[in-house]
Amino acid sequence: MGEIMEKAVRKKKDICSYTYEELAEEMQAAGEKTFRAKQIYQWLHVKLADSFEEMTNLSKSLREKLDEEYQIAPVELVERQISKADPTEKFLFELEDGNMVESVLMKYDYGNSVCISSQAGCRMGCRFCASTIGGLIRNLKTSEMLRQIYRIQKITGERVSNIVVMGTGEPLDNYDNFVRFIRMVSAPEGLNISQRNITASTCGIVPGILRLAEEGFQITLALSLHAGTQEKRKSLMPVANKYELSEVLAACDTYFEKTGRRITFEYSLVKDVNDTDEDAADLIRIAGHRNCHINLIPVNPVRERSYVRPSRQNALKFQNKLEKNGINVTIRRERGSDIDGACGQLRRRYAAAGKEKADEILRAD
Ligand SMILES: C[S@@+](CC[C@H](N)C(=O)[O-])C[C@H]1O[C@@H](n2cnc3c(N)ncnc32)[C@H](O)[C@@H]1O
Ligand code: SF4
Repeated sequence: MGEIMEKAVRKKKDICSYTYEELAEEMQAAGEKTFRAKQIYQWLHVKLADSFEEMTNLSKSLREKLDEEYQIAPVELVERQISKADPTEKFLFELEDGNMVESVLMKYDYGNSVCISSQAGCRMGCRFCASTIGGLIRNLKTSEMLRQIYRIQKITGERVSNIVVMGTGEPLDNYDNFVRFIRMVSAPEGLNISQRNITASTCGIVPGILRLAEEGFQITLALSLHAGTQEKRKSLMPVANKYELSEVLAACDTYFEKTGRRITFEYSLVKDVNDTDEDAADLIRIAGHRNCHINLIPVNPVRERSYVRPSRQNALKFQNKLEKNGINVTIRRERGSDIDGACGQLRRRYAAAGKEKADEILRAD
């Protein structure tokens, strides 16, 4: 094979997924001075460079060498929707292979929070979730998780202080890349986001929760509970066929014991499915004696599914029942209702219709 062909075929290394120590080793192996690794890491993870060209304190020849060897994972903006209802923005990004992922920026009094995706698609099959309709396409690389935040900071000029891993995908089904992401985004030489300001949500993969409990993190774990009995949970979430509710709750208890971090239970309220008095009683049995917080999320309608949210009045009634039993509970405030749709919907539209058609649909909306 000729040299030109070889270059074209050779896959470039994913430089944004390297920790600072790994990058330092790479640079040392390439015969570069140690401080170069520091400079490059800063460009990538603090100054949020999108190209080596921008790294103006490196020599032109080093920049060219880096460009030949490495790639800064492409996370290209395809669509930005700005809510008129509240300070929320939704972003659709295209990855190197044409896959699309969604991220959301929510501005609060206490700071800016970004919700990121951890996979392209999801294989968990929860009945009310748009993210799983096309199945799992692939895991996101650590760089692709990080760069959703970096791109949003750069596009909006806003500093991000909080992260929720609650977009498309199951983070514990992409364990290694997810854990690396947590380490890197909270590292002092990177964005340095406090782990206490990071929440990761899981559908309840027991071995993943137990492993995460041993990582020494201070992140909040949110469990997508959605039902107070094993039977009902199974009807909403196929993952419950694999892990019994009692096992999942025991794993959450272990997470709390090891980390001291109170668990959040997420409960998507679906009219006539899990919002009855009996459902509230089941939930009280689980949460009444635990140090936890319950987040009630009136279900977002998904085009392909027929689930309906309860009326505001019924949601409040459900909340009151829990509160009367001393449970710490909130109804999640809806953000970006005019742009949002259910999580994964925007990406679905593009996947189903192709870019041009999706543009039409969005305009028509
Ligand atoms: C999209 S998931 C991603 C994180 C993880 N895979 C999980 O299930 O927890 C984040 C949260 O959104 C919830 N969710 C998914 N589809 C929803 C919908 N249509 N309406 C309300 N919440 C939904 C999930 O149940 C979960 O609690
Ligand atoms: S709710 Fe979470 S685990 Fe379930 S299908 Fe959606 S993204 Fe996957």
